[in-house]
Amino acid sequence: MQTLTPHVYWAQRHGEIYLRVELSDAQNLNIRVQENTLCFKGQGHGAKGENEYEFSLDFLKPVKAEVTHRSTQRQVNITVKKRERGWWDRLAAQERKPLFLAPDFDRWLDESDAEMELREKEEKLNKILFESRIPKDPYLGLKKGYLFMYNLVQFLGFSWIFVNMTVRLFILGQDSFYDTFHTIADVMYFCQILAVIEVVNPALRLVRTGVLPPLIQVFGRNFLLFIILGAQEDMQNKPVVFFIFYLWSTIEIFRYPFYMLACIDTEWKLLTWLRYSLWIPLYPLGVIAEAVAVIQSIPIFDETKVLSLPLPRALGTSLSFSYILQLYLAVMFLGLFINFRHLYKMRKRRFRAKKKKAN
Ligand SMILES: CCCCCCCCCCCCC/C=C/C(=O)SCCNC(=O)CCNC(=O)[C@H](O)C(C)(C)COP(=O)(O)OP(=O)(O)OC[C@H]1O[C@@H](n2cnc3c(N)ncnc32)[C@H](O)[C@@H]1OP(=O)(O)O
Repeated sequence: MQTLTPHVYWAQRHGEIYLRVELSDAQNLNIRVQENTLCFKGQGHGAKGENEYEFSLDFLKPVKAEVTHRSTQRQVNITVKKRERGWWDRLAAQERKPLFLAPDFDRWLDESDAEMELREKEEKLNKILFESRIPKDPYLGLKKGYLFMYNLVQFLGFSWIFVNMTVRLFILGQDSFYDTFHTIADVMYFCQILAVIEVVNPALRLVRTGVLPPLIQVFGRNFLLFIILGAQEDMQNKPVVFFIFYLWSTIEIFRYPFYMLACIDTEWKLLTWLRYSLWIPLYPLGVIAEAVAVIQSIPIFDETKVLSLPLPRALGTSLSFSYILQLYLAVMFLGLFINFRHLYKMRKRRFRAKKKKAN
């Protein structure tokens, strides 16, 4: 057997040198670093067939004495640690590159790419360390199960409302506007009473959002549903009820399934987009429809004196509830502004996070 030199490919990182020796089925390997020189000896199948192959390599800068190597069926991979971290201009001490040596383009990185790789590795490590320090919530499964069920019930309720109203609209046309309340109110009452949970959830830190936006939303809807429509029969057959219920249910048939998927750590892009975009036209339309209902109810409350506050005789007989409604009209638009700004922020946060992930 004659002794030959194998083909050797190299690449570097800030802390290591990688060598790939083209020798298949290598045996009797003897690889060591002595006085900053790597000495390789081994038998195997190389460029010149089955033979004994060897080479030695003087490194440009000091390396550590320990060498790790792993031989596969096709090659021998060697890793040598640099004594000091840094980027080398070349591998060998001699200026002329040894003939058997070439860059390993499969692992090759230039200095800035290697820095980036290093930074990514550090970030990953920091993330793992950070996450391992946060104590795992033992009730996470229970919380997610409860939220999933809540969202499922709301989704079913609002889907029933939406489908029922759509079918009636197709069959009865405009006539369906006048008895929306009588056909839908019971399910809407159920869903909206249940929706109080949405104020409780952030207060108990079961979901990552503030208490004020859901409070405005639940209070605003329930005030309209239970007081303006519920307490005044004359309001119940007005066409505006159709538009209010239809707008509410349109947003909810996308919002609740979005939350359901979030509970099982799943995301559908289209659904996310709909959840964070549909409110842009629907929220102002909903508040306008609600404002119309409030304005229509003012003369009715004046006339029927329902919910009017009795006053001491010196101040008059009673204070009509319509004054509260006029005040409420102004508060409504403040509520719209707060929630619109909140939803805009949530939308920006969501889509910014997605863009970051995509990069
Ligand atoms: C003090 C009282 C003052 C009263 C004043 C009254 C004035 C009233 C005026 C306003 C009247 C409004 C009446 C309503 C009209 C209409 O609805 S019109 C129809 C159109 N409507 C809409 O588009 C609004 C729909 N509603 C919402 O979007 C919400 O209810 C919201 C409260 C406005 C905002 O939701 P929020 O939860 O804060 O944001 P999200 O981004 O959706 O969620 C944040 C994170 O929390 C998680 N999460 C939230 N809820 C759940 C849940 N049920 N289940 C599981 N997870 C949930 C969500 O996944 C997010 O988590 P991350 O993804 O990890 O961020």
